Amino acid sequence: MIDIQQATELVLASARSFGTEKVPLQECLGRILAQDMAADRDFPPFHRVTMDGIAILGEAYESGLRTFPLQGTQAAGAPQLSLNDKAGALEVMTGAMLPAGADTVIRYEDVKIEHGQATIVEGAAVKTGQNVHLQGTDRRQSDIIVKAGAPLSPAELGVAATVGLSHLYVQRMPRAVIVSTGDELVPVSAAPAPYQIRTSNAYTIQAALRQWGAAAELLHISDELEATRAELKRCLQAYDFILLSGGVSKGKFDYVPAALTDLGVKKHLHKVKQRPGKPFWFGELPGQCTVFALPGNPVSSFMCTQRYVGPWLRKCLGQPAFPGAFAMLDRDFHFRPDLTYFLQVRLYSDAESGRLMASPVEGKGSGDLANLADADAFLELPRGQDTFPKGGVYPVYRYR
Ligand SMILES: Nc1nc2c(c(=O)[nH]1)N[C@H]1C(S)=C(S)[C@@H](COP(=O)(O)OP(=O)(O)OC[C@H]3O[C@@H](n4cnc5c(N)ncnc54)[C@H](O)[C@@H]3O)O[C@H]1N2
Ligand code: MOO
Ligand SMILES: [Mg+2]
Repeated sequence: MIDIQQATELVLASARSFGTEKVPLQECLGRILAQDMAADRDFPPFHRVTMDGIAILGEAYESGLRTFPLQGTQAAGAPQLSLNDKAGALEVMTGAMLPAGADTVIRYEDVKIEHGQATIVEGAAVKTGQNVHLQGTDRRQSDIIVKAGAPLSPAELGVAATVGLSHLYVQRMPRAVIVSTGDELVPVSAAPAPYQIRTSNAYTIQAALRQWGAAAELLHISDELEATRAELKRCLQAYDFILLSGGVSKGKFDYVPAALTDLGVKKHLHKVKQRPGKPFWFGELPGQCTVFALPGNPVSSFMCTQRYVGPWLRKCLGQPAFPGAFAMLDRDFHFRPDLTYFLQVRLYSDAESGRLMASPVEGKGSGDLANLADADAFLELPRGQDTFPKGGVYPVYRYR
């Protein structure tokens, strides 16, 4: 049996790019940019007035002038006016072009306007150049503002809009199918017989993928070798990756590894020194399809999704597989077996230190899916020790 470091290496080694696609701006949130975004003009594109008021020539004020005849109004969205009289002023609005011949803006609060003249009020401080956002001072035309590889947040989408990009090239998401297995499972809308349960893993895993921006279809396969083989054969052709849940352990009807092997899927690993999720199986049909066969217990399949599928997907998209999130245990914890333990925790930030703290919410084992709703994350406690003292800092995988 291999440890989680070896398992991680094997999983990440099969990460590959799925190309790029052009997507409307409004659908790009959370996607990974696959092009550079350059400034099509200077930022700002003209000397921009930043206060409603009057525009003058600073020199006139410096020479002692305090009253300026008003010669017109420069609105935002109107072509540039000129201040022809060096001793005059134009009214100007925030967002307007600074009139040619003016260099200084005085806010309405600092002037009194009467009979077509603006007089600067006693005590108002005026500095030449004030209240003007000079052309090109933020960025210059053709500067790269956002580089390829950036995850798209609201900030980058605003930049795309301002440089006129209505569509963006982003990394294509791999096509995924989530396959649940097991004759005990019935659809969500069904009333289960006493010996049945409703399928839940498919929805948990689908939602986790959605949090990472990937859509997935759902499929159910019964516990029969022939059916498992036939359905998986089709999936291997139709999807970039398959997430199976269940059927990977030692049961008489756990057909998943055998069916995958029959179909030529190369096994990279089966069983990892971890709890939960020990029977995790991973392989690929090289260059064609990656297969995560996750243990059926709900906490196991969800934990493996967080710890292996998420990092693999991020690496496929050119992102760091592990974003480097850590949390601090807020009490002593003990775990004896020589396995990496993924402890369910509730997270909070300590108001004094600002640290992210983790409070254990253990639950009743890997079948206890209700406990997932009480926790926020898994804390990765390493093998090779059985006491984890309060104050220890460990990697954390959070799903909320
Ligand atoms: N003899 C042994 N038995 C088991 C071992 C072992 O090492 N030796 N490992 C145990 C561990 S650990 C796990 S985890 C499970 C993994 O089992 P499988 O991957 O074969 O999954 P199933 O047998 O199909 O189901 C296990 C459990 O999970 C429930 N399940 C499955 N799919 C879903 C779903 N879509 N939604 C909700 N619940 C699901 C299923 O009903 C079972 O209760 O094996 C142990 N056994
Ligand atoms: O992987 Mo199993 O999760 O320990 O029940
Ligand atoms: Mg089983």
